[in-house]
Amino acid sequence: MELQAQEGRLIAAAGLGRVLVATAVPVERDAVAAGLGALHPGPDDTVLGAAGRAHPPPSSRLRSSRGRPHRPSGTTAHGRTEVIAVGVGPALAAASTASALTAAALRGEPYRLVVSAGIGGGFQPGAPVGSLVVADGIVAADLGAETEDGFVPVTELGFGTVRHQPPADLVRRAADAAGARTGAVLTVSTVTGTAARAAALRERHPTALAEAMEGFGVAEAAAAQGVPVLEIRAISNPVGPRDRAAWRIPEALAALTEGFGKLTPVLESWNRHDS
Ligand SMILES: O=C(O)c1cccc(C(=O)CC[C@H]2O[C@@H](n3cnc4c(=O)[nH]cnc43)[C@H](O)[C@@H]2O)c1
Repeated sequence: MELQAQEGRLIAAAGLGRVLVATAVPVERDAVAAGLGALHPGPDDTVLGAAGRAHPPPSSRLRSSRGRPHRPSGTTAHGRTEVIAVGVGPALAAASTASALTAAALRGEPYRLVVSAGIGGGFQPGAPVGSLVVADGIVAADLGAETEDGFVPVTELGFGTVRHQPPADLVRRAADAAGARTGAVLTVSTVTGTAARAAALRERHPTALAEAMEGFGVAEAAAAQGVPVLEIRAISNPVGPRDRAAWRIPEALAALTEGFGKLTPVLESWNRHDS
């Protein structure tokens, strides 16, 4: 086992390790996998567990009955990239991503990059429906306290962090490859449903282009294991007054597929020591 782990560390150090893409739900996972499949057709395009699970098994089941660490159900593998659905919301996304990273490290096949991906709301006019956004900052936008004077982030209360920074060179290369815009992507536990909240978020985060519900959780799990993180969102709806009928989910999923077809060579060839 130690030899396997050592080999894994050497592979990761050489920039040859694997990439983990974490989506919230199976339809997003499948949209990403379709983009990867176009790139890596053939026998590598494997479903490694029972498809359709919204999240990996709990960490108590990181090992299979034969004692070997296993991949989460529903993981799909294409070349050196694997895609899993980690569940909706930052807490489940963090827990599921942490389990997947730990299981991979125990197998001696650590991931060297984690990507949070899926659909998201776009702040207008910067991120129109159907466009792609690559996060240059992954920000926990509602982690803090409401006070008489407004929202106070948890960092100002003396705790934790509210922002993760993807590697700048990777952000630029990924955005160039996919034709994406770059800006902050906010992670929220409550989908914005009013113009007032959209305006408040914009005021607190002037560079924000998108909001979604998992990026910060995925980033916390990656940071805990020293793995770089990226977030990519395909815009399905404007951030603002709630109008579920106006969500263009199929268009956003198609943009996700097309985007991953173009940017995966960048993800797979990027080496953190290049920057
Ligand atoms: O319609 C609803 O009330 C509703 C409430 C919670 C979640 C949903 C989803 O369909 C979320 C799926 C997934 O999509 C991301 N997403 C998409 N648009 C937004 C948005 O405007 N704000 C935040 N998240 C968004 C999110 O990452 C979810 O995982 C529907």
